[in-house]
Amino acid sequence: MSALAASGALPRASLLQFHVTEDKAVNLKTARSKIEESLSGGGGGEKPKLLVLPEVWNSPYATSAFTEYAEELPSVEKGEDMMGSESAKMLSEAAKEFEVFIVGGSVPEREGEDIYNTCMVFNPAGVLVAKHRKVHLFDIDVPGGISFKESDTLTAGGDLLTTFETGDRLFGTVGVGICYDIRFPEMALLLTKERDVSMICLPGAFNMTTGPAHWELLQRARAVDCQAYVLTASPARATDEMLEKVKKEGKFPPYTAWGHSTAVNPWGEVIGTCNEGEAIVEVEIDMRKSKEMKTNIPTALQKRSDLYKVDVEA
Ligand SMILES: NC(=O)CC(=O)C(=O)O
Repeated sequence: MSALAASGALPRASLLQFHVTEDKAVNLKTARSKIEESLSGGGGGEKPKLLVLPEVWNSPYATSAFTEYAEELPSVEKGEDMMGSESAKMLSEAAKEFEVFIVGGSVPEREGEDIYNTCMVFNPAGVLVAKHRKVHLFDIDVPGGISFKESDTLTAGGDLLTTFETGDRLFGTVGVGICYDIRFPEMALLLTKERDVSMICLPGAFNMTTGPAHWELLQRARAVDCQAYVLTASPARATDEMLEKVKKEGKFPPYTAWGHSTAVNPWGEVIGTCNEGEAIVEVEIDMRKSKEMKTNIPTALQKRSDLYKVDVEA
């Protein structure tokens, strides 16, 4: 029995929100130091057992940057070969050193001619246990608000359901999505139906148009739909000074992230959140709450599959 289980304490998870710059080396350093900071404890309490990093943390969030910053990433099947990826290496080493699950945000991934927006998950032994390529690309045009077209340089992932196991003493089965994926309830419902997830982690980077309107709403909606915890981590919003610098250099179009990394419980309550600046949001997770919801409000059993279906191709 682990010390955690013996103490009866609930496992904790942390959302890491930090600034992303145009300098990959700086981003790697920042991510590593935030991982360390989130585990430094201080209060003598239990350390988090799972960390979530933001969407696209090693590169500017700009379609024109993705190709330049992309790395070849390891595959779950090939095991420990990190393919020379600095980002994978840093995440794997940190997961092993601190004995923590790391949902590694996302980074641009190169495979042949294709670039994906990819989340890697490492277990406490530093082993890559899941890899999710953003399935729904962020192609939107909101007049007077925001236009963005990930498909200009990205290819959509083809594997809908990504999950990894943490065990019943921690967070059970955890699902993974990336940002825009959260807008597709069918994907979240299938994570529940096919994999019975207790938690879904979604690195994301909403913006100043959709963030205030939809970010928290979607997280609470998916948490209630799936009767599971929903955890998101965003980059910190660039300061005016940082935005000025990006504009002046003119290399990539600036993107203003909404921030507000958030955790929602299966009842739909926000249990941890922050504003737009750098932050570490630490929350307690009680996966029995997911089971309770599924028992007390058994929507999964009550679906009228004779009238409609949420289905996935084998
Ligand atoms: N950045 C995204 O993928 C999604 C987003 O900002 C939105 O859906 O809004």
